[in-house]
Amino acid sequence: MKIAITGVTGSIGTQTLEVLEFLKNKGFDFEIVGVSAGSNDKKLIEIIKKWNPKYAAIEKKELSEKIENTNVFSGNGATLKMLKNSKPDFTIVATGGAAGIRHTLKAIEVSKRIGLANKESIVCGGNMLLNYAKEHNTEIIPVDSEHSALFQLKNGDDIPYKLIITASGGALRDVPLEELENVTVEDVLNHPVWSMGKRITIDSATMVNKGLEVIEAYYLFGIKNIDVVINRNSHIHSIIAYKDGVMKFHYGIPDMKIPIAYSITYPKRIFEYKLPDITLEPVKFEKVDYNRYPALKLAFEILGNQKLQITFNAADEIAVKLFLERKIKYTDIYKIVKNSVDYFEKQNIVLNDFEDIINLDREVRIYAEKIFS
Ligand SMILES: NC(=O)C1=CN([C@@H]2O[C@H](COP(=O)(O)OP(=O)(O)OC[C@H]3O[C@@H](n4cnc5c(N)ncnc54)[C@H](OP(=O)(O)O)[C@@H]3O)[C@@H](O)[C@H]2O)C=CC1
Ligand SMILES: CC(=O)[C@@H](O)[C@H](O)COP(=O)(O)O
Ligand SMILES: [Mn+2]
Repeated sequence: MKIAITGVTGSIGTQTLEVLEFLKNKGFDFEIVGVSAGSNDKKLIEIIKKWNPKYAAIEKKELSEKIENTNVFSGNGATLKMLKNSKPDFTIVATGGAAGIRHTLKAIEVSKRIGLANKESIVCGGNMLLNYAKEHNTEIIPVDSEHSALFQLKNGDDIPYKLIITASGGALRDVPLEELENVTVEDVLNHPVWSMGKRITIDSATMVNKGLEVIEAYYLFGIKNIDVVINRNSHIHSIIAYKDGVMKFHYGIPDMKIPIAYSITYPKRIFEYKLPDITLEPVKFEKVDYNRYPALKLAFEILGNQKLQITFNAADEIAVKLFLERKIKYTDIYKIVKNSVDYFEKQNIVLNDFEDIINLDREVRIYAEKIFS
């Protein structure tokens, strides 16, 4: 199997390499033909030296040293060139943010299967993107832990009545509401369960991530009857409920290597992991307090409206960037998202093709950047 990985230097990208290391020792036959990154050339060079891919790409800068035996593309669109040249059978799209949309589209064109971690592609692309995959006979296996769980729980003949997506509640889940406006970047990045990239970690605290995941589940599984509950230890990754009252839980130790591996080896399970001791880890759920997580309520309100989904994501990417730059408070993140959604709701925008999606994403970023300037 020829494998390509976008966003290889990030949290999902590096965990994918750990999974492949394990699968190689189990005799799984593959070759990494392509890798790409944004600007972390030091880490990319390390990865190229270890895995010798035929092609590599870095979007925002040149490599700081010459690499033998690997064709390296750099600059805007470098990942697209890497994917086109490496012709992978399987691509893990682990790019962060809406920048991953173009990568997913190219991966759909050149691969037989995609392990899709980049949830923004589905949130912004919606059915346009899923239909594009169908037209190219490209399989999309979700890597996002909740959607991997739902994918594994769902079997053809059973018609789910409701999808229940779980959430950890994020790093600020026990901070009194009145103290939220004074939390620091470090407080928000201190996730109680998962070790992830910065944006998704902040999105976990605001539950923008859960909002993105509700939208992702709606398109992936075609069901609007979705709920969210808090499972603090993130051992239940999602639930499918049926009309007869039966609920199927997906239980496992929270580690992204598991859904990553499953997307590569599906329908086989080759990856191995320690079995949880279920007598030690209770199964408990709590209702979501929408006063604490207004962004999740907003996501349910815009569910299915592709223009506002693109806006919700792009405004959040800008708000998170400004928060990380310490230019706004934590509580301003939701204000920027809400303001942008309210503004673009009034704009007459038609989404006919993927360029329209990318143009709207850009327009929202420009608008969102100015709200607190
Ligand atoms: N981390 C996790 O546990 C989970 C992540 N996901 C999803 O997976 C995706 C990746 O998340 P995560 O790994 O946490 O993110 P990280 O921030 O850790 O990594 C992002 C990766 O994307 C690359 N990148 C960023 N911008 C660009 C760009 N414009 N062009 C090309 N490459 C770019 C980065 O390169 P560089 O390092 O060079 O900047 C890096 O390799 C996201 O969509 C996230 O929602 C979903 C579920 C869980
Ligand atoms: C690991 C994963 O899939 C993340 O999307 C995770 O769900 C984030 O944590 P929250 O559940 O708190 O959003
Ligand atoms: Mn998730």
